[in-house]
Amino acid sequence: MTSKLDAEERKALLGALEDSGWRAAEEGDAMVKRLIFKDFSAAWGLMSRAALCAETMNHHPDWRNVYNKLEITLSTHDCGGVSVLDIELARALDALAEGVAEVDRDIGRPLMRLADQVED
Ligand SMILES: C[C@H](O)[C@H](O)[C@H]1CNC2=NC(N)=NC(=O)C2=N1
Repeated sequence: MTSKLDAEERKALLGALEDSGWRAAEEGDAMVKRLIFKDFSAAWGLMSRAALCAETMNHHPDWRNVYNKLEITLSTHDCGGVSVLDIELARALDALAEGVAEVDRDIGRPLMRLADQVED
C-alpha cells in the first residue's frame, strides 16, 4: 500500500508544485489548486481529460466545479495524506491545464507547510 511522503520527500517534491500553483489545503494533509477557465465548456473539457488520466492511474481527485472554476484537492485516502501518487497526478493535471486555465493562487496555505507538519 502507498505510504505518505516523509519530510525529506516533501522537501524535495513539493517545491516545484508550489511554483505551479498548488497550495496546502486548509484542512488535513492534502494539496489544493484552483483553476479558472474561459467558460464552463473549457472547464468541463479539462475535467474530462483529467478523469481519463485519473482512471488510468487509479488515483482520483476530490474536485468541485462551479461554472468556469475548478478546485482540485489531492490526497491519498488509503494512507490518509499526500503520497507519491498525488505528486504524479498533480504533475499530470498541470500538463493538461497548461495553456487552458489561469491559476488562482489566493487560496490555501503555502504548500511547503506540508513538509513541516508531517510526522515521519
Ligand atoms: C479500490 C481503489 O483502487 C482505491 O480506492 C483507489 C481509488 N482511487 C484513489 N484515489 C485517491 N485519491 N486515493 C486513494 O487512496 C484511491 N484509492
